[in-house]
Formats: sequence, structure tokens, C-alpha cells
Amino acid sequence: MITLENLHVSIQGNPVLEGINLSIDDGETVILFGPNGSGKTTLLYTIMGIGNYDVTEGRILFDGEDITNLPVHKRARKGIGMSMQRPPSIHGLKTRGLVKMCAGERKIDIDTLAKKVNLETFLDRDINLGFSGGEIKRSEILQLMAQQPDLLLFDEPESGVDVENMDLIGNMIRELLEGTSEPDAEHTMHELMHERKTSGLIITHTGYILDYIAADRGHVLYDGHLCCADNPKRILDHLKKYGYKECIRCLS
Ligand SMILES: Nc1ncnc2c1ncn2[C@@H]1O[C@H](COP(=O)(O)OP(=O)(O)OP(=O)(O)O)[C@@H](O)[C@H]1O
Repeated sequence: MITLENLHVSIQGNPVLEGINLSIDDGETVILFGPNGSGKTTLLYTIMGIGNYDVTEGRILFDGEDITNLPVHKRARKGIGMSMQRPPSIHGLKTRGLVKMCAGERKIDIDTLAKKVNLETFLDRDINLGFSGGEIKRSEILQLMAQQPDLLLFDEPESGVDVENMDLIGNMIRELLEGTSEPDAEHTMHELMHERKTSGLIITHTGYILDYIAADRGHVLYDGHLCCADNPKRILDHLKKYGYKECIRCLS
């Protein structure tokens, strides 16, 4: 699905990511931990192609194609979608309009989708304008439900979300990653899981999202370097017990 090869990224001449190697296969979900300022958001934005991030070395392959220099809309069309930590408000663009744009050529029932995330009364409001933290996250999920990307990037889906909204958002993220298929006469659940193509890369500090999804692998991004590859719940337990300072020992 996606491969990052020796990715070096700078912001205004300052190196932020230094030699990231990461592969995410079809249907795989990867969790990214890391202290504040370690470069996690930079990594997701660089994959999505948003902002002024300079890839100074290395490349990004999506389904085998080099997308390192593609603009964001082309990456979105190829099947990459992102939920930002703090998406901007857009004056003059209604939520309904943006959701429609996200769907592209796909036929969707916007009102029915909006109902699933309790946003049916928000469709005619300017995107994110005056939305609460939880409403912004639900709006991001709604856009992804319309887009149906093959690779989902989530930047801290739990931030600013209360427990009830976390339940809704967690379940919707699981649905986006794992689909809604139920086993039937022809397909076992095991077969359905292996037919799954949607992949995910999810940044989390708290790990709450791990209560909702079956993540395959976790990594820690420390000071622009990727370290640690393990079961994400085990990484989280270690981080709670020993903090990020232990990561320095793995890097050295
Ligand atoms: N537009 C920018 N201009 C200058 N520096 C930036 C810019 N964006 C990010 N940085 C810097 O790059 C570094 C990595 O930031 P990034 O947001 O990727 O970290 P993060 O790991 O996502 O942090 P957090 O967990 O706090 O969200 C930080 O030192 C940040 O200040």
C-alpha cells in the first residue's frame, strides 16, 4: 500500500524527519506514538502532501507509484485521506459542499451519512466554523466516509473528544478501516478480514483508539527517527511505565 523510503523532511531549512523507513500493507493498521514535537504530524502531512514540507531525501511510494511530488488533490484521488488534529474553518464553504467534494464521482446520500455521526443539522453550516472539538472530529469522519480512501491517516482522533463522542468516533473509525461486512453463507469472518484493503496510520498519545480497532503494529517516532516496532498496547504500557526516555537507548 504505502512505503516510505529513507524519508528526510525539513521545515524552513530545519530537519524534522531524518531517514524514515516504513511500510504499511493493504489492510494493515499502524499506530504512531511519540513525544510532542517529535515530527508525527509532519509525517502525516508529508504523506498527504499538505503544507510546505521539503522532502530533501527519500521518497513515498503508494501502490508502487512514486507520489513524493504529487499535489494533495491527486493523492486524495489516488486514495489517501486524512483527519487532521486541528483542521481549519472555511468561511463560505458549507459542510454539505465539502462532503460532496470528498465523494467525487461516488454516489452518496449525504443526509444519511451525516445522521450516522449526528451531524445532520450541521450540513448547511460553514465547515468547522464554531464547531466544538467533538463536532470537528465527527465532521472529519463524515468527510472520510464520503471519500472512502484506501489509506486513512488520523492525527490524534481522541483530542478534544468526550467519552460519548469517543465511542461514536472510535466505532466509525473501525467501520472505515474494517468495513461493515458480516459473515454469510459464502464468506467467513476470517475471509472477509483478509479481503480488507483499507489501511491506517494513526497518531495517538492516549491510546484510547486501541479500545475500538484491531491495530497490527505500533512504532515510536522520537526526535525525527522511527524506533520500536511492537504490539501497540505493549508499547503504550512501556511508555506509561518508563516514558519516552527509554527510546533514546533504542536509538543509540
Ligand atoms: N510550519 C512550521 N514552521 C516551523 N516549524 C514547524 C512547522 N510545523 C512544525 N514545525 C516544527 O516541527 C517539529 C515537529 O512538529 P510536529 O507537529 O510534526 O510534531 P508532533 O510530533 O506532531 O507534535 P505533537 O505531539 O505536539 O502534536 C516541531 O518542533 C514543530 O515546532
